[in-house]
Amino acid sequence: MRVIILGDGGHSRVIQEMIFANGEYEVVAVLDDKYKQGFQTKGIIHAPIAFLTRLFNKNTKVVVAIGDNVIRKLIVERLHLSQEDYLPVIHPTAVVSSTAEIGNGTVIMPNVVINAKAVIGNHCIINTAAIIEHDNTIEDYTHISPNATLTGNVTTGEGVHIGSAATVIPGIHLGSWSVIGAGSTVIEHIPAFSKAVGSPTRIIKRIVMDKKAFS
Ligand SMILES: CC(=O)SCCNC(=O)CCNC(=O)[C@H](O)C(C)(C)COP(=O)(O)OP(=O)(O)OC[C@H]1O[C@@H](n2cnc3c(N)ncnc32)[C@H](O)[C@@H]1OP(=O)(O)O
Repeated sequence: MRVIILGDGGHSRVIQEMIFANGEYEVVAVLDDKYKQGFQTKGIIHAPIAFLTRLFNKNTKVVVAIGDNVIRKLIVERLHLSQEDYLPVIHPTAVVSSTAEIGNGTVIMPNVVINAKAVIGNHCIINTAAIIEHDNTIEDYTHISPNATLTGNVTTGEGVHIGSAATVIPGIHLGSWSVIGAGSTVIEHIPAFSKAVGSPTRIIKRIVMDKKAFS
């Protein structure tokens, strides 16, 4: 199966290495609008994202390998592909419960643990060594940063970003597009569009999103 990766920054390079190591898929193109025209390096096409329409066929899967949750969502919405066209990428060192569900286009980095009945949406990033405990529900476009711990029964809305090494105690809900600072401890529900930091967290800002898609 062919894979086309969208985005060619640091996050994308991690995903490219995961796919190469797996060996099951062939990366045929890495598309990024920083490229103004198409060229080939070691047999892989590098080109602007508009090249996707020429390169995509029924034997192709796509991964949007862009770390920014908002940009990842905007690109997915712009492409109008079926969700089945997006590849979930799971590193072999990740421990994923057989009763967990992983959405399309979601990436599960090395040493992640995802426990029983956790449900991870589409286009999420579960970054290196994060822990997603039992019965979590993580909505689309959420990013759980390296070493963060979500204890049992945590839920997130869409597009949440949890900073590195943050801890969320059981049963907490993090509202859509909220941001939790690195190293924070979340012991109360966080409203949507809020930025919260510290241990325990305090809300420091309301996040204003000017795009209709996020209202
Ligand atoms: C593989 C990878 O790299 S994945 C990427 C992982 N990324 C991360 O983990 C980054 C997480 N980001 C953070 O923690 C950032 O500090 C953010 C997003 C919270 C900063 O948000 P900003 O709106 O820019 O906050 P700003 O820097 O203006 O700070 C505002 C206040 O919050 C405090 N603050 C900011 N971050 C934190 C934090 N993590 N913990 C505690 N306090 C914090 C600041 O000290 C400041 O306090 P003050 O008003 O008393 O001076």
